[in-house]
Amino acid sequence: MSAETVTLQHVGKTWCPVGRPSVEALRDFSIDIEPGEFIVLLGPSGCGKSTLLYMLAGLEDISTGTIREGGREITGPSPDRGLIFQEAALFPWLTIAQNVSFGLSIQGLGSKECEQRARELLRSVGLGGLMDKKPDELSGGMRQRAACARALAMRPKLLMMDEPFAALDVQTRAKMQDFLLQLWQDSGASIVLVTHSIDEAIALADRVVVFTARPGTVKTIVPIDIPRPRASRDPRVHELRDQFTELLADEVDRAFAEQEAL
Ligand SMILES: Nc1ncnc2c1ncn2[C@@H]1O[C@H](COP(=O)(O)OP(=O)(O)OP(=O)(O)O)[C@@H](O)[C@H]1O
Repeated sequence: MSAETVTLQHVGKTWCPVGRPSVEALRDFSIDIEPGEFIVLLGPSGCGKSTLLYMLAGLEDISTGTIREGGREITGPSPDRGLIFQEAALFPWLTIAQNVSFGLSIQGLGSKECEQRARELLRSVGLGGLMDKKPDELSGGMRQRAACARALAMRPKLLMMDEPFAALDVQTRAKMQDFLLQLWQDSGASIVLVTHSIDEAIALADRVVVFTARPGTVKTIVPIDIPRPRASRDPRVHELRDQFTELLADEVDRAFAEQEAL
């Protein structure tokens, strides 16, 4: 299944929690995500990055604007769109093979086919020898790989990842980034990944979308056309690091000032 263009036009979101003041999280957010593109969302805390992912996933209504995938409006969740969180959301009482095959069985695949596809995927993420372990028997990095396998089992056209490696140590994080790039290249899916790490954004992205402070909108979009793997000592990487640090500094100050005023 090949990825399709996802078009966000003038998207806005205001949260209206019962009994509490409403919060405008996003305003007038527009971007085209091209098929097979790797987009990274970078911005200060609270600027609406996770909110945007939930709406792309079809898990939350948008307040204004439209989101379309291949021309069709997104109005709810779909197996074409997978979401991975910071902590791998696996069922603790199932083995990782059962976790991966669970989603497939809901889609109506026979149990033999589910099991076979789950095992193939787990082998492809380097967990071939651990299929019958429960999630709490695995390390954080292994759990995240299992979560990737579970999301990929559905063959999504768009994979969304909300700070997927934030809880991992630096070395495991670097390995997971390499692993993700390989999976992305093999799958042909588009990826939208949220991170607070400038280095992670530079290592992974085709384009980095820098958000303003809340209400979040596109401050700027920076294409990165350095071939991967991108060495941290590459002068172009240094330049980008300085550019992103500068772009974010004002927005982080604004976000802090606003939070203090609350
Ligand atoms: N379910 C909700 N109900 C009410 N307000 C919400 C809800 N979810 C998020 N918000 C508010 O929307 C704003 C944006 O939140 P969001 O989590 O999308 O930001 P973020 O950029 O992902 O933040 P962080 O980088 O800290 O994870 C925040 O002010 C937050 O308090």
